Parts: sequence; structure tokens; C-alpha cells
Amino acid sequence: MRRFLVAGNWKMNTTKESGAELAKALVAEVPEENQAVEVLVCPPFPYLTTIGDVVNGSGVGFGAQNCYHEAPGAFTGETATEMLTDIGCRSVILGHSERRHILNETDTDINLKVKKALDAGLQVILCVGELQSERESDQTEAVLNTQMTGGLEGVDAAAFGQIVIAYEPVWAIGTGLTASPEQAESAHQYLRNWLKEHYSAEIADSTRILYGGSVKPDNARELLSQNNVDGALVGGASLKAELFIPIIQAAAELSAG
Ligand SMILES: O=C[C@H](O)COP(=O)(O)O
Repeated sequence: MRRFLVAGNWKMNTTKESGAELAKALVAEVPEENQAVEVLVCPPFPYLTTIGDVVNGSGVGFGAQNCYHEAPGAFTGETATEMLTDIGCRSVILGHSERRHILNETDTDINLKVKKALDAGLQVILCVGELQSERESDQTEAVLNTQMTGGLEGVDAAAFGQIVIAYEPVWAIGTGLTASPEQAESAHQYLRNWLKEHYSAEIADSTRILYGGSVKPDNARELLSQNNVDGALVGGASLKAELFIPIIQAAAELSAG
């Protein structure tokens, strides 16, 4: 059985103080021995160590929102995976639609980062998802295929213990529009079949596929109830403990059956 993962992507939000308060509120609610649900927060780079200190030893992990594919050196403004592991960071979000569509990251860029992060021992949350125009022109599966193929090019089957896929339809991110449970399940099914075809049935069965896009307490349970939805990558609602905690609780209740 796949363990739910509920991850909060704080994006370019919070201050040092408000982020620490948010993390403290989560630590207070998430049991230390949290077997049912893996909980992760991904703060902005400048606050990673602060938040890492707050969640240290708790049931909440912390991850980064990006990394660079080169070893430490002359790369102004970038962050090496070696720096992330140095501060105890265990995960990294890669290929987020804001990086693809605002920062113009290509599948080739993302693939280099995926391989470097895997080599560093980080858990990679690889985001894929279609634009509204692509959905309307029936290109959703073609886009997912391109992003999966590009992002995972040259990635060995042995690395899959470290890989999580996040399906995030771009039209549902920060818009209040959510994919219906059926739309989410259909895309997740496609992604799981993709993993089966390109890797193996075992990898398809064990790899977690998260849904992201306007997940809120009032829609979390229904989305997480879908057979192929193994957690959530939460943006806006992860910035308020009173919204994020019920999403974690919904996952915990579902995993308890
Ligand atoms: O990484 C998170 C996603 O972009 C979803 O953001 P959202 O929950 O604000 O729609």
C-alpha cells in the first residue's frame, strides 16, 4: 500500500517569523511517529534552515522548491543539492509549472536537475501537468507523456524509491478551479500506466502520484479517495495551519480506512 504524502509548497511566501510559526503549528499537530501520512513543507530558500530547525525530530519533513544541476562552484544565485543535504533537507520539488511557464525551464533543464537530485539522495517530486488550452485541445495525455519522458530521461529504475510524481493541471493552480475527482483520477491512471509501460508494474504500483491544484479542506477527502491519488501538493492552503492540517487529517483518516 502506498503511503499518503501531503506536501506544502510555500512558493515565494511567508516571512522568517510567519514561516516558523506555521511550522510550529504543524509540528504540534503531526505525531512524531507519523506512519499514516508523510508530511512535508517546502519553504523558500532563505528560510530552509530556520524551518528545518523547527521541524527537526518531528513528523514533518522539509524540502526545497528547486535546485541546480551542477556541483558547488561559480553559479551565481543557484543552490546546489550538496547544500540542501548539508542542512538536512530531504526533498526537492522539480518541474513545477511556475518554473516551466514563468522561469522557462525546459524538460531538459528539469531532467538534469532530477538526475543530480537523485544522485544526491534527495526525494524528487517531479511535477507535470497541462495548460487549459492543452486540455481543451485534448492534448493532456500527450503533454504528460512529453513531460514524463523528458523529465525522467536516463533515470534508472533503481531510483524510483526516491521519486514522487505530482500531477498539477496548470489551470487549477491558484485559480480556485480544481480538477474533478474523475479528471484527476483519469490523469493519475494515465501516469501510472506510463510508469508501467516505461519501467515496470512494480514501479507503477509503488510510485506515489500526488494531485496539486487548489486542494482545500473541503475537496481534499474526495480527491484523496481516488484509487490513484496518493497525496496532495498544496500551495495556497499550505500557508495556513488551519487549512493545511485538515488536509493532512483527511489523508490520515482515509489511510486508517
Ligand atoms: O505546488 C502547488 C501547486 O502549485 C498548487 O497550488 P494551489 O494549491 O495554490 O493551487
